[in-house]
Amino acid sequence: MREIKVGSRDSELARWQARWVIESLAKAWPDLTFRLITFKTKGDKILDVALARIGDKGLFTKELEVALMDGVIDMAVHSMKDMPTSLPKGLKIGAVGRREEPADVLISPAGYTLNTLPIKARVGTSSLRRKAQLAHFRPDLELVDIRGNVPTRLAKMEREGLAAIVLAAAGLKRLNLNRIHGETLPYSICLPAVGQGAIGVEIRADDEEMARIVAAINHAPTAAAVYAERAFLRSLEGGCQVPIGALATVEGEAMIIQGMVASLDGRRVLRDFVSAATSAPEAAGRELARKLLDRGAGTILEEVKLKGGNA
Ligand SMILES: NCc1[nH]cc(CCC(=O)O)c1CC(=O)O
Repeated sequence: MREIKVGSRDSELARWQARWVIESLAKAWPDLTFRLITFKTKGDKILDVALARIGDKGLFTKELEVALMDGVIDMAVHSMKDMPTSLPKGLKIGAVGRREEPADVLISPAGYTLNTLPIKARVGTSSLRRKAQLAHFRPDLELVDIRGNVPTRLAKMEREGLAAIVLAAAGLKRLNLNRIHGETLPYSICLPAVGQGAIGVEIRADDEEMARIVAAINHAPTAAAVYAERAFLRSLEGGCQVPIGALATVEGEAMIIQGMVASLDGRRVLRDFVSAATSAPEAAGRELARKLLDRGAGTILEEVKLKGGNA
């Protein structure tokens, strides 16, 4: 029997996500067999440099995409938030799984919340989006870079005596770490990254068989939300390392997308929203980008580019 090869990064979280895809597909297609193949991506190898400084598109996806194009694997499982907004020619997103909670969580060993963190407390995050939104709310905080996968960051927090770090709720839940005390940051303070909490399956654009197979795990409302968010980010074109956040929520035919563009220091935070039909997600994302650009988002993003996004 033919074996379908599923590619994934080899972090614990990535493997969990790939296993979830494989188990879900195996349930839907009991006659098929799947094999997991893991890859180390550039983003996994360069661990001592802040992501914003590497500034490379597809840092966590490229090796998988090459394997997909070469036929070494038949599908690649990604965190949608790590996927560049434009895919290489010949590849496409075949399915987006049901979204896990998209929020960010402030983890603090001493049980602090964003409100109760001591003045000038050191908080770890390498994400420009998280830094800007935290600094907007708490300009006194000392925001320090922290890289590595989720368990590594938790260990670094303890070792380096950080008062807190910020992580995606989805990652903690999937790694079964949600017993760790944390404060879910409200969307009014911290909008998540585009695609956060959603798992995507990338396939070859001409592979109709895989398209049919992976369709079994596609969650249409999540896919619409993620497509809207990605269109928003694509229109603003920053790539993944810019202080941009977005969250679309879908209820039947109705969609709301909120978006945010911030300066690196968090002094300026522009937010807006668009309500639209679920059937036209990309138009909604583009319209939201247009609204923010009309209010000066372009100037903010130009500044981010000039500063090399290394704050
Ligand atoms: N940047 C790494 C990354 N990519 C996806 C997740 C979490 C899972 C998800 O958003 O689907 C994480 C960890 C984090 O940001 O805390």
